Amino acid sequence: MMRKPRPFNKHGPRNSKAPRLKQKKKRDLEKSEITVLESSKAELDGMNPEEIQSFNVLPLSKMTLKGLREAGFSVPTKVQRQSLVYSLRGVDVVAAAKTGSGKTLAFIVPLDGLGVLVITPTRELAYQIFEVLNKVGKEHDFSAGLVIGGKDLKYEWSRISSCNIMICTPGRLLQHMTENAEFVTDHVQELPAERQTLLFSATQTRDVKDLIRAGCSEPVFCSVHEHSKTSTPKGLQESYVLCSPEEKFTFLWSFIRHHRKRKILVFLATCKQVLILVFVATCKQVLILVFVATCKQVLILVFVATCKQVLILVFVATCKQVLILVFVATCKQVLILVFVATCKQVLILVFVATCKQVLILVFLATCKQVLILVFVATCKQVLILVFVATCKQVQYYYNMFCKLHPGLSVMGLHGSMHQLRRMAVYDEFCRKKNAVLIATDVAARGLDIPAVDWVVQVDCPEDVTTYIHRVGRTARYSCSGEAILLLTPSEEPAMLDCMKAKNIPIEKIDVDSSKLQGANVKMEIVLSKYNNLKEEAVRAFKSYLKHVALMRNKKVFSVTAIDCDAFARSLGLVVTPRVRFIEKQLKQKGQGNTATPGATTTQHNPSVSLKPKLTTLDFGGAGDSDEEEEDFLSTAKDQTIYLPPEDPQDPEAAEEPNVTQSKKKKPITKYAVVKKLLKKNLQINTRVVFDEEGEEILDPRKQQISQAARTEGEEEAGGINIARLQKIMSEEDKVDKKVHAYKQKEKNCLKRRTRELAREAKRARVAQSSTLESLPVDEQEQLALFLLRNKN
Ligand SMILES: Nc1ncnc2c1ncn2[C@@H]1O[C@H](COP(=O)(O)OP(=O)(O)OP(=O)(O)O)[C@@H](O)[C@H]1O
Repeated sequence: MMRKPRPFNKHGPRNSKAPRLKQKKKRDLEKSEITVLESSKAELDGMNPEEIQSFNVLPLSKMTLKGLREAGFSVPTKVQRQSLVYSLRGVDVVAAAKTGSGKTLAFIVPLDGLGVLVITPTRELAYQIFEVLNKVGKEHDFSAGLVIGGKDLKYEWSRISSCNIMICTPGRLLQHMTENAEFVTDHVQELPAERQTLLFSATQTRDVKDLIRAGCSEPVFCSVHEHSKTSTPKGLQESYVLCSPEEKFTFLWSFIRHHRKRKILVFLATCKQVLILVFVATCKQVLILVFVATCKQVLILVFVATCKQVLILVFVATCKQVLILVFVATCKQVLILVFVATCKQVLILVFVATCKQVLILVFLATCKQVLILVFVATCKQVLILVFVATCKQVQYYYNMFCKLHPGLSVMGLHGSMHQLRRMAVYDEFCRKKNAVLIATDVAARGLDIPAVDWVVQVDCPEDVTTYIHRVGRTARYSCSGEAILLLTPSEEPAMLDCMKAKNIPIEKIDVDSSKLQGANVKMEIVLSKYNNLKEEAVRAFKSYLKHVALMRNKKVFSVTAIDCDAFARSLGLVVTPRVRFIEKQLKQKGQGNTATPGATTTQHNPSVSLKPKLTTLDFGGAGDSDEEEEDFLSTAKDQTIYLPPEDPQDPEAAEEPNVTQSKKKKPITKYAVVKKLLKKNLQINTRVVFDEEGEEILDPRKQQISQAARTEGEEEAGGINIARLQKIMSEEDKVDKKVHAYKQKEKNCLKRRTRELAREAKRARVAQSSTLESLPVDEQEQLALFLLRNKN
């Protein structure tokens, strides 16, 4: 929550007249400014958006203009120009513009603070908008609130109603609307008749349903890049690689290893007449230059070389008198320079080299008299954003990479993380210059991390819209960037068709498989050491299969096209975890087939190994529960799993034994027994003890939870309240002490009773024996003492 604090002095709120007068003066000034702005809004009618070259020409308040200036925004972008001329007039606007084109500012600038509700799809995006609002609107007196899940709900309760601007995610807003009695919801549940709605997206449709949902009335459409040839930003280079699921981890590992920061400089110079050479070379792939120059008097060389991939320069120059060399080289991937120069008198060298990945320089110079060297070499660091399909994959990939040490700092971001951790990871990644962030689609929409160089989509996006948002995390505003998509052979044709239809310029690239570095052995070693990581691997495996099975577009996604065994191995698992929902599907399919006489009852796909195997392990406890699997199937009512049509002609299919019809008796598992009992609705008896008055005697051991803890459990968790937790802890402590005392008492009682019994038994034995001599000496002594004591 952002609230401007009320002015205080040491006696409480300030009450002197001076500040009030100052405030009145400020309000009067504001009123007069609003009147001027209202009248100048009419000028917007005849304004040509393309002619707006500065925010200053727009009817904006001095405070907004100051905020924009200080945040470094002076010239509005296309979407800002086109939408502001309408939104500042109070008209509803529906705008579509490519990712990174400045839509956030386009809807923040017109916010007047009377009562604004900003709804965004993800928490990170809400947080980012809140930050931009704080920056641009810092001169204003509005109060703004960030209302997102994962924060303390009760803390927000009383404060939320006093906010002028509320930036929220839909879930949290709904939670306040239903649970918060102090939240005045009239204007949210029933939107005021006089309102303005702005709808901004990178993938806007003119779908009437969308507009109705957003509550737009007669909106103005600003489709900024409607006539653009592509749907993705200009500076973005897009490519895809054909890669089966089992090769994905290896690809990602090799990709990250390849982008480690490597700068190798070997430099050696000693110091003792005219050739002028100006050399300009540009090359897209590989530029190899071997340069040998000898000169007696003056040798001047100006050398400019740019290359996209590999630039190798071997340079040998000898000169007797003056050797001047200006060298500028930029290369995206590998720059290797071997430089040998000898000169008797003056050697001046200005050397500037920038390289994104690997820069190797071996430099040897000898000069007898003057040697001046200006040397600047930078090897650009990279920020890589990796998208995978599920939270569990993020978790596993992140932890595994941390153990494998790829040479780059790795981070993970997904929706199941605690909100504070999510924000910390996001902030840290924004600050880093050389890192990898593995994320789910929570990072796909709206996030503005300006320096992202690569977007790697390890798992195919759900649809083209998601693809556009994901790749839009790079090449933002005026920057350039690259995006790579991994497509499995079964996903490739249909996905490419969808992309073509949406004007996505994507090129296929081949990967030299000999250069891929596998990490399987290392992974297996790590998994054998860390059991929890193995469980994570199983969860990642299952969650990916579930994800693929749940995808709507069955032309693109096919779970049966996945080689489960190979995929499990690629994650470092020695045995393939059992995936019950696929088996179930195959079983159902098999049973269905039996009804059709003559039909082939087997389901076989050569690349599929979904049948239960002897080597298959059931990680039920460690992985997702069966219930979860059933839930997932039942909730996905419209999302049935696609099984390829059977081919009765397939000879292999005919030979394959039908697993589902196998007569082998299933082993009875504990799970099956419990399931059976639950079906019968059997209840286990409970023992209740009553005292003489008929009151139930409660067993203190079963009352081990304090009242405070009980009510806490019943309350909805809305973040962590340290004070409340401390109170609960102290009460719990008291209960624990009581229970301990009770147990101790019982223990002592038992000991005493055992001793008494032993003594009685001894006495009985003495009575039976005729003489005391028949007893051992120590027992004789004890008995004598006992008799003496009783006698007294
Ligand atoms: N007028 C401007 N001048 C300079 N930079 C700007 C301007 N407007 C926006 N930017 C910068 O452009 C970048 C992208 O802006 P923004 O996040 O608003 O894009 P977007 O269109 O909302 O992207 P997405 O569709 O991904 O959400 C930001 O870093 C922002 O600071």
